[in-house]
Amino acid sequence: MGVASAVALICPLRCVAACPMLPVNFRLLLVTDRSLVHGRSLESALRESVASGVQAIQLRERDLPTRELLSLTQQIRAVTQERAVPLLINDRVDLAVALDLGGVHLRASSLPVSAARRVVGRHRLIGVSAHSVAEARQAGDDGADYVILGPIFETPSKREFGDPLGFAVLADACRHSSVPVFAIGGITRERIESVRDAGAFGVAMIGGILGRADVGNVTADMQSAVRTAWPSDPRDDSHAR
Ligand SMILES: Cc1ncc(COP(=O)(O)OP(=O)(O)O)c(N)n1
Ligand SMILES: Cc1nc(C(=O)O)sc1CCOP(=O)(O)O
Ligand SMILES: [Mg+2]
Repeated sequence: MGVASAVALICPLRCVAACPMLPVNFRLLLVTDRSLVHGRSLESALRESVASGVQAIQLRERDLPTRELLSLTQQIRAVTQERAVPLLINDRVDLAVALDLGGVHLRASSLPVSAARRVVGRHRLIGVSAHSVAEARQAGDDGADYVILGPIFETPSKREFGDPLGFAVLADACRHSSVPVFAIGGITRERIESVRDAGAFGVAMIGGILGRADVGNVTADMQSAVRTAWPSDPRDDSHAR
């Protein structure tokens, strides 16, 4: 069997022989915060979001002890598996492997990309949080698959970090990054086209979906706005590896 055929077995998408990695195949990434979900479980809210077309989920429940996080992740994985929605977990490289998740999202205090890669392998995604052009660029150089840059707009949980980055920094980061850049922080439906215009590959959000009572409807609405802003298949994007 030739190298290209062997690689095709690993990656059924459009990778060439030198690139046996999964491409980033989503543009709308829902990041979780169960404290925002009122009157029901996170699992039920995510079930609704998945049914309404959310493209990927990053589980970010940083206050949970390991056993509780394990159990919650198993529940959420059952939901995402039904629709083959990629599930990533914030920081926990160990749980990404133990539960065979789609990937891990690294914070500033997480393992560096190179160490995380040795653990999760090439068939799981590694995302990195970046808060400047330099960090976004570095993450790609280090071998991350995508970057989440923020906060682009004002958002309550990040006030302590000062002024949001804004469009100019987002555009600069997108120009200099070798990997897809997702905009985070204060993303709303109305802001999606403007971050697309700045060069973002996609958007990541918490409150825009989970802060709403009608999680299903708002997911469908965001999904439609994202598809309008980026009509192309993310796997065809030159950034998508
Ligand atoms: C300047 C700056 N530093 C840190 C953060 C937040 O860190 P991050 O690693 O992104 O972690 P979470 O966003 O998951 O809390 C920031 N926004 N800005
Ligand atoms: C988790 C997170 N990280 C950010 C960063 O800048 O790194 S901003 C953010 C919060 C995003 O929430 P919302 O969509 O409700 O504004
Ligand atoms: Mg962050």
